[in-house]
Formats: sequence, structure tokens, C-alpha cells
Amino acid sequence: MRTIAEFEAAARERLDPAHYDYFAGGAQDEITLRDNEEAYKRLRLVPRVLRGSDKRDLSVDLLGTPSSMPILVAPTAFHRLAHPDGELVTARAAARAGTIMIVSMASTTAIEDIAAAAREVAPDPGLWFQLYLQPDLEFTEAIVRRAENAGIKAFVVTVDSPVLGRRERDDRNAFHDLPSGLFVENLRNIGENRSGGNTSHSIHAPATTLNGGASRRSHVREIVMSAGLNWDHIAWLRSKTKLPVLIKGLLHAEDARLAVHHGVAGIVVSNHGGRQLDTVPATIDVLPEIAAAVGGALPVLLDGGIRRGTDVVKALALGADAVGVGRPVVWGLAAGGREGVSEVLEMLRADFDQALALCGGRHPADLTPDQVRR
Ligand SMILES: Cc1cc2nc3c(=O)[nH]c(=O)nc-3n(C[C@H](O)[C@H](O)[C@H](O)COP(=O)(O)O)c2cc1C
Ligand SMILES: CC(C)CC(=O)C(=O)O
Repeated sequence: MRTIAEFEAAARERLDPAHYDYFAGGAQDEITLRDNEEAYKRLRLVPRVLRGSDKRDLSVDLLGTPSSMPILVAPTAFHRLAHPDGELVTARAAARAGTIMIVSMASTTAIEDIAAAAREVAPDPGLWFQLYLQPDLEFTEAIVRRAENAGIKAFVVTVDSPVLGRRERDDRNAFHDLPSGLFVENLRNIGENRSGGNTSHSIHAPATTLNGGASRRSHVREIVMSAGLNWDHIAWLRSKTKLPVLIKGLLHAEDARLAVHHGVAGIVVSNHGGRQLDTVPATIDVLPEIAAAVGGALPVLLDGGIRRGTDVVKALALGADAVGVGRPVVWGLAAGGREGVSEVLEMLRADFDQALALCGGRHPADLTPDQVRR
């Protein structure tokens, strides 16, 4: 396979149509979902020449976590819907690629098992952990401790989901529950026997379904999207961990300034792959103003719509330190398991390396805003 689109086609053939729709879909009219990719097609690259772009080095260091390339695995939920071994496979492939995997809190494999799988491949894998801060802060703190003990190196708090976006494909398919046997393993009650529990987890956990509401029989909690979150919760998390705390899902330059003010370690410019508020801008279109607001004070990551090496080049040139890929990894996983994820990551690496060379760069940091035109 030569492109991410070919991986998506192969994944679609293998997946249950409702699960394909869950992975592929976005909110409402999917305007932002499409625009994330379309926005890159509106931008043109202006290469520099005669700069000796041999001996390229794609590696970056992000808040103390080294990555072999500025292309990370964005957090996506429910990998066992795509492959029986789910996140174990994704983690091994990311570790083999030497890149950072941001593990979703809504993984269908426990963080301890994901970390162990990554360690089979690399002694010190770059695993970060995405958090939906739960209103039950004691419970949230317990998850934080679990992830720390598993050896993760940073927390990424998702802040674009005060309520869940309306995904009409899921409504049409009545896809609101994980199939029996699959659980959001990180939400099992701490100390609970992992083999216990037999009730499906509800995906569309409404904010009214509160802690422990999944079922009286099961001890797997529902994920709660809490609209009450504010900057104090970020301060709270920072007081509970020594690890870097990033926030994911901001699009407004003023929020980027506030992130700097509140001492977060880094930000991820993201619209959740067009799955939350529809009609928000493509992430690449707001990146320049956010990069300007941050002014280099902290690392800026971006995700949404990255499918080609040229997309990576454009994002780095416009101010991102690294990018995340969500669906491409899921397509690799569904189409070909560990080999599939590895192929997707290596395809993106090679594509980026070539585009970097053609732009006259040797290192991700060589790319500059004047190399991108609208
Ligand atoms: C199927 C799916 C599940 C996702 N689950 C999560 C999640 O659990 N936590 C989160 O912060 N973001 C989640 N995201 C958003 C991704 O982290 C990321 O922002 C988005 O997928 C990037 O866009 P891309 O898929 O075009 O690369 C999910 C995205 C998809 C497609
Ligand atoms: C558990 C879900 C809310 C995961 C998610 O963020 C998504 O599906 O976009």
C-alpha cells in the first residue's frame, strides 16, 4: 500500500461498518472533518535550494521524551474494535518506530499492559497518557498514579470535550456501546480484579450519568465529559504530578496565552479530528496565530488531517514542533495489525523525510513560515 487512503480502504473492508463509521466519522455535517484535510491542499510549499540537505535528522525532543520523528500517535479510543490485540499492537509498533504514543484514557487495554507491550520492543518507550479529567477527583488521581506507575512520561488533558460532540453516523448505526467483552480498562475501579465485570461500557456517557453509573454489576466506570472543568483543574493536576501536563484541543490564541500563563508544559492544537464542535476551523488554519501567541514559550503540537509528508512540513513550517496522527494509525491497525501500524508510521516518516529534503531542510526546525503560501 502506498498511501493512507489505501490503508483506509483496506481497513474499511475488514471493519464492521458501524465501527468503521465510529473511527472515520465526525460531528454533525462533518464540515471540520473534511476541512482538516482540505486546508492542507490550499497551501503551497516554497522550497529553498542549495542548502546541503543531506545527512538529515528527523528526531526531536518533546518535554524530555525523545522521538525519532516529529510525527506522534494521537490518542484514539477503542483499538480492540480495530484489531483483537488492540492497543498492545499499536504500542509495539510505536515503540519500534521510536515515536511517542499518546495512549487514550479510553483504551480497551489497561495502561499497565500497554506499557509492558511497548517495553518488549524498546527499553524506555515514549508513552504519554491522555486524560479526561473526571469530576471525581479522587478517582482521577488514582488513574494518574496508575499511569505514572506504568511509566508514562507526560499527561495530555483533553479540553475540547465539555460535552461529547454529536456524531450522527453513530446515532444512525445505534453505536453507543462497546461489544460485550470489551471495556475501558483504565476505568476499572482501582484494586478491582481485572477479570471481573461483564457489562458493556457506554460510549456516549452523558454528563448526567455520573460516577460508577455504568452498572451495578460492573466496576468499570463510564467516562464522564465534564462541562465544569476550568483552569483550576489544570492547576490541581499540576499539583498532583511532577510529569509535564499538556492540554489538547485548543483553537483560540487567547487560550494559548492562558496556557502559557497557567504554566502548562505544552499544547496540542486540535479540533478532535472534527468530532466535537462542527464548523470550527481546520487546525492548520489557526496554527500561525497560536504559534505567534505562544512565541516559543512552550512546545506546540498539532493534529487533524495529517495524511502526507507535505502536511507535516507545512505544520512544522507554520510553527508546530510535532504533529499527531489519529485515524491513519487506526487504519493501519485494522488493515494489518502491528505490520500495518508500522507501515503507516514508516510511510509517513519516509514521505516527510523526502518532503523535508525537497524543501532544503535537514532538521524539522529548519522549516520556516515563509516556505508556505496560501
Ligand atoms: C476514533 C477516534 C477516537 C478518538 N479518541 C480520542 C480520545 O480518546 N481522546 C482524545 O483526546 N482524542 C481522541 N480522538 C481525537 C484524536 O486524538 C485526534 O485529535 C484526531 O484523531 C486527529 O485527527 P486525524 O484523525 O485526522 O489525524 C479520537 C479520534 C478518533 C478518530
Ligand atoms: C470515549 C470517546 C469519547 C473517545 C473519543 O474521544 C472520541 O471518540 O472522539
